[in-house]
Amino acid sequence: IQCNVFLAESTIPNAGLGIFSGVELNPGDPVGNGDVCIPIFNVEKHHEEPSDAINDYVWAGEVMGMKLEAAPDLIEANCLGLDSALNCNLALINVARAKPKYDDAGLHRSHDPAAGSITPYHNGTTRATIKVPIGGELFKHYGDEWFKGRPDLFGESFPLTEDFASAEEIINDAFSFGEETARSILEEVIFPMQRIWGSRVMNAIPKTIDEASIAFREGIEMVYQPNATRSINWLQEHGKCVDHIIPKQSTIEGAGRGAFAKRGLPKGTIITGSPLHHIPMKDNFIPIFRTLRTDANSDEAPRREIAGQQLLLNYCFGHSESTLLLCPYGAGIGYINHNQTRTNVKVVWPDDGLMSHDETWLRKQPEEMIEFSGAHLALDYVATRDIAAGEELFLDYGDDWEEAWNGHATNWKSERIWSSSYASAKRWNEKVDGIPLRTAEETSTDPYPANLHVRCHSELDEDDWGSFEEWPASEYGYPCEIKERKKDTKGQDIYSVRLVTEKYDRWDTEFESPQVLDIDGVPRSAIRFFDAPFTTDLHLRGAFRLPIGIPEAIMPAEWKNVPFSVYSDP
Ligand SMILES: C[S@@+](CC[C@H](N)C(=O)[O-])C[C@H]1O[C@@H](n2cnc3c(N)ncnc32)[C@H](O)[C@@H]1O
Repeated sequence: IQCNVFLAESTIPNAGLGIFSGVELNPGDPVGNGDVCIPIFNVEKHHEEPSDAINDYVWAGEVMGMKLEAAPDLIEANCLGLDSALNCNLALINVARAKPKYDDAGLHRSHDPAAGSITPYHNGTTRATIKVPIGGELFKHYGDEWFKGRPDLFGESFPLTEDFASAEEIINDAFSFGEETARSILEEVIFPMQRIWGSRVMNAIPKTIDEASIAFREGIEMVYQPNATRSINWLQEHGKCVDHIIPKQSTIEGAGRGAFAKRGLPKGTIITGSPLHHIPMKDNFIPIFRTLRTDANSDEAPRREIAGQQLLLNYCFGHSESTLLLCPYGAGIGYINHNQTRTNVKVVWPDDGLMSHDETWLRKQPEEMIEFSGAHLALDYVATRDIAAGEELFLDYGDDWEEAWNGHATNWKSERIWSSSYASAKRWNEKVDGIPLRTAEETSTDPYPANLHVRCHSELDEDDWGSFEEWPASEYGYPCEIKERKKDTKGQDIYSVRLVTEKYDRWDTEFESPQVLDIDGVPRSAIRFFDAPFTTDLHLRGAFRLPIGIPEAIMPAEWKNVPFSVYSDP
């Protein structure tokens, strides 16, 4: 079969598994078929915990479009598809972050019991940024901090992003004097310097004339490409195809999206393999807290209440007699729904030696796992019968899940009487597209729904009011109030707004304190509705939360550390 994506041993020594392209890629080409991202709330709290296996695998929520879900609280984005399986080789970054799209999959809180139980952040697609040959390992940028934070592995002389850029500049400068001169500069000056002075930049410079010439002609990345490329034969023999799943709207009414077979999968096919992040004590991770307002004059520390459970729970495996949660990551995995009568996939512990699966962990108590980060366990997803191309894939999440879901769907009530008129910002923006906006004065008697707020886009310094762009600085705009509506010379509505600046991400130092700006002539396209923080379906108090059941047949006795059902209290 033609497989576009493989999971196999990384070309970076001791880096575990990596992702390889089975086809040649050009800049902009997609890799895989898009995956879900899960917002993680109460980020600060998690980092207080002794270990957080997921911490190294998350993006800042604001760069994945989640900033306003719970602003000003910090959010992280756990993109548990292909994105999480990519390694980072700073010399050869060839794919970009897989930013998800926002879509509620047609679920509405007034009539869908699953509202708020699936992630609206989906179809995050990894894309090539440079040419990648067949068999090339794919690398995303983790940021230099990731390397600096591990001095024992990556010392003072480990080259970082800028060092490869500087190295390329040095090579280009040398070659700007002609090939002959470049050769003498390299052989007489740079290579000897490299041997005595192991700085970050020196270590980023190629070590031979041939390599330097490749860096000059094709870019410094290409020096590192051969060592980061495996043959297709090798990948077919030693790797796993992880390109069998296409996500689409589920055939189960109201279940959101589902996973579909990209091609015919004979019984016994390993559809995908997935490393597992472990959360040994789920109650340390899963509750979402809200700080209660306290009397401003009181010395008491602010109290917290549990406001909900992390959505991640629904995408992880758990067991009613264990505090352990296992959260899988890999292409398409997050999309597989439950169906007991149409089950065609089962999970098993891998035994082909490929996955980083440590059998001894099946005999560890959850308490013993606390001190470890990284993924030490893995699952294989196996076809239990012949599956035709285009069929939806289903797991059996277990009897507990089936019972809990049926109970939820029967007893579930729409959250509030008014929820039938609820519209998310996405729906509302579609609805009011092209309709003149009300001014603040008009909304005092004819208000917009309370779950929405208006934001105006601006680059501020560039005077570019055209549209919202997909980057934190301009993707979210700034809160604004519409003061006046006028017509421009072409008869189009334009607005006078009062905009209040705010920090646009957690590292922003420009807008520590808000600035108020009055701006005229703002076009309609620069004004948009956003969901007010804590109002989307993900925050519904009654939203369904339950992990996928670890099948009894593979559940180790050692993991059963609670004598009673931890899920008995919905
Ligand atoms: C791992 S996710 C599966 C992908 C999910 N459907 C999505 O759109 O992202 C598990 C969640 O999907 C929904 N789900 C899965 N199977 C379902 C079913 N048979 N009926 C209703 N909802 C289901 C539930 O919200 C469940 O907690």
